[in-house]
Amino acid sequence: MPDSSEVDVVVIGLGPGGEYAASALARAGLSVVGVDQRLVGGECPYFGCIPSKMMIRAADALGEARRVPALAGDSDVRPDWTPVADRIRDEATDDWDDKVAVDRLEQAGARFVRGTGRLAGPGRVVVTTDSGDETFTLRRGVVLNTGTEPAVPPIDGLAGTPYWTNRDAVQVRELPRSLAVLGGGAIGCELAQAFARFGVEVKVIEAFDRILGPEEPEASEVVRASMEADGITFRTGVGVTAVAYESGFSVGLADGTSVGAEALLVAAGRRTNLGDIGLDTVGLDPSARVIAVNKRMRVKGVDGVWAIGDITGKGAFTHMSMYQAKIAVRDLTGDGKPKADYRAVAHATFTDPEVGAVGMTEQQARDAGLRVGVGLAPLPASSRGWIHKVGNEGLIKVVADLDRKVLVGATAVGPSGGELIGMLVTAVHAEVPITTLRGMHFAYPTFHRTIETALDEITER
Ligand SMILES: Cc1cc2nc3c(=O)[nH]c(=O)nc-3n(C[C@H](O)[C@H](O)[C@H](O)COP(=O)(O)OP(=O)(O)OC[C@H]3O[C@@H](n4cnc5c(N)ncnc54)[C@H](O)[C@@H]3O)c2cc1C
Ligand SMILES: NC(=O)c1ccc[n+]([C@@H]2O[C@H](COP(=O)([O-])OP(=O)(O)OC[C@H]3O[C@@H](n4cnc5c(N)ncnc54)[C@H](O)[C@@H]3O)[C@@H](O)[C@H]2O)c1
Repeated sequence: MPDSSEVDVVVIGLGPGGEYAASALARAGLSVVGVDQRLVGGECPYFGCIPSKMMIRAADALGEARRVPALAGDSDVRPDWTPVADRIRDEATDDWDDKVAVDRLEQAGARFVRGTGRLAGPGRVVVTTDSGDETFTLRRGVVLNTGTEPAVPPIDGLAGTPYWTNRDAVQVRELPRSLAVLGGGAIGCELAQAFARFGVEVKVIEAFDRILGPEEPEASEVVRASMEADGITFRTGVGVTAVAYESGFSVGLADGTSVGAEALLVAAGRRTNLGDIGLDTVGLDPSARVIAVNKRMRVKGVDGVWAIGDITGKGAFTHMSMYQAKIAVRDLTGDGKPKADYRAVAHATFTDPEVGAVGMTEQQARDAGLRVGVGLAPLPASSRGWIHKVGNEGLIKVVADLDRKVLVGATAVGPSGGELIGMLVTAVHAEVPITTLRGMHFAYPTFHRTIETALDEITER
């Protein structure tokens, strides 16, 4: 075997963006090596978005069935986790086997190496595999897409206990009677509600004073109320001091109380995989939590290195990883245009009600020094909300820059909130004047008609 192979590009880490980039670059005729130490496709298809949304789809069906008595007679709901566990195994993850993804990558013309990649100085990558190290010299460069691991806080007694992270939660076959969830962010809330709707007694512990901290406070409030209606209890604004495990978990809180449960899910944020990928060999800080990139996804301060996905700190979402991957591919094969634009980043949190959001929150707009206007409209007060009745919780909130007379952010909470946000993403992205938005037609009786009410309510604050 030669001392090193020369290739155009190595992609280290094949999350959603890395997988896309490796395939697209190979299809464009470049010689490409894609490297992953685990599964091709990364967190999203095997442990993240897809299995969690299959759980949520099933849980939502139960939630909706329980609403039948308020609208249409009787319903007798007897949850069974088996179809969910089977679906995740058979349809989503092939029992956590990535053969299909590896084949797809190779058919695109890339070479796949299962191993741990690291930078080894400018223009060089070393991959450690089961059969030894392989070195690549790069004609064009390297794309980093190493993503994240679940962050496990250094809580006294936690290490060594059989706690779950998201990676365990999506593989569960037998549900516990009770579950404590450490962290009321997107992962904690989505999974908490899914398990609760299957009959698990769920208790969420959140250090911040409200759940879904990055969302608008109004969104946190509506989602919390709905989750409480599912029987979930919350301890917010209180730190965790210790965890003990015997036949079950006991989570000690800073106010002297404790929470007991059969199982414990740690959903306390993510840690980026940057510490051991040789950043120092190209003059970058290996202790950095995120990697700084320019608008073409080139890593700042170094030639021939691109970075995409969660490690860039621009939003830990699959669609961000894919968006950035397309830019990196354009830069490696063309002129890199259009460049990255983060004014209208959108996301959806798949609780019931769903939270769709785009751009700035009210607080972020204020922090940016804008003259802020806010319009708020509750969904239940709309015709569609009133007709919908049970399960109609939600609201539309729009955040305006009153000087430029455009929206800079918006939140839609409600049935299909992640879909409702769509037209507001266009409004923020394209900077559509508020007068133009107010002059649109809004079909009656739809949920999106509440956007018109929110626009009419915009006042300075
Ligand atoms: C439970 C859960 C639910 C989620 N739901 C959603 C959702 O609904 N919508 C959404 O948009 N996002 C969601 N996310 C976030 C989403 O999964 C991530 O943003 C997405 O996977 C993009 O990550 P990434 O491209 O940065 O890489 P990742 O998906 O994290 O993949 C990184 C890959 O790099 C590999 N790797 C790391 N280091 C090395 C190395 N040195 N050498 C070789 N390989 C390496 C890893 O094995 C991994 O395969 C969810 C996440 C979780 C955990
Ligand atoms: N639908 C989606 O798009 C979706 C779904 C899930 C995850 N994600 C992505 O994954 C990322 C990670 O999600 P996450 O929920 O793990 O992280 P997060 O950072 O959003 O939430 C973690 C929460 O845990 C709390 N926390 C941290 N340490 C704690 C402690 N010791 N005790 C109690 N609470 C503690 C934090 O205050 C925070 O609210 C999200 O930011 C999001 O970008 C997206």
